[in-house]
Amino acid sequence: MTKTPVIILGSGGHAKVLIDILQIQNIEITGICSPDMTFIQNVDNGIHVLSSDADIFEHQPDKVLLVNGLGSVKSTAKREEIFKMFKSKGYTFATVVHPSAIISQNARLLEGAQIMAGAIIQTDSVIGVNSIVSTKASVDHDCKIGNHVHVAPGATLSGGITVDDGVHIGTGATIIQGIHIGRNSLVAAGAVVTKEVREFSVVRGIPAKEL
Ligand SMILES: CC(=O)SCCNC(=O)CCNC(=O)[C@H](O)C(C)(C)COP(=O)(O)OP(=O)(O)OC[C@H]1O[C@@H](n2cnc3c(N)ncnc32)[C@H](O)[C@@H]1OP(=O)(O)O
Repeated sequence: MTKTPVIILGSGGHAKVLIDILQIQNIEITGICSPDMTFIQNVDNGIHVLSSDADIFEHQPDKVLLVNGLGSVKSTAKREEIFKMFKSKGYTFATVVHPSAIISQNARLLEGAQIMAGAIIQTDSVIGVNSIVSTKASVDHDCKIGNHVHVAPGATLSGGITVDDGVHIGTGATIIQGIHIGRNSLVAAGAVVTKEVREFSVVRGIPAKEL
């Protein structure tokens, strides 16, 4: 984990969880960007609040790292948009890993990946840029998780799964081995996926069926 100071984008529940991880690891938080002032009550005391993107641009891209604090419950599009905007301005996103996560030495976490408490990433798996593997979720061996993906709390991915960009895998969903999940699709909470998921589709239920 980096010792470079970070700025957190967003101040809702996901940002709070990230603050917790960063503080455990004594990472300096330069500020939290909360354009919507109504969210400020969610922010821990003592963290400097930046109220607009302009405040972030006062910090040189080589002096800070950004942490994407936007969560997602369905679409990951907003997280992707904010990531791409700041990348276009030359900023780099920190990869954040809770100390209780188990990450194989042969797994790869790409820029801005966020691995929450109790998550497990098995050998030869890749977690793409700006993707979240949330609390107690597991990604077994040889999985390829694309960019801007959210694997929500407790989801279980068996071995050899390919998840394309922009997918949301809902809380507690289970995916059997070798499945391909097409880009920008949504797997509903609790679904059990036994067949390929088409891009831009929504699947739910046991076994999961497309809506
Ligand atoms: C740390 C965190 O909190 S991260 C957040 C993680 N959260 C998630 O992963 C949530 C993922 N989202 C879901 O599973 C949602 O329920 C969705 C996206 C599948 C559906 O949401 P919406 O479009 O708002 O649907 P809505 O709640 O109106 O329900 C529509 C119908 O689908 C059913 N339904 C909703 N969710 C599910 C589900 N997961 N599985 C099966 N059926 C479902 C509802 O019962 C309802 O059925 P009805 O029409 O017969 O009454």
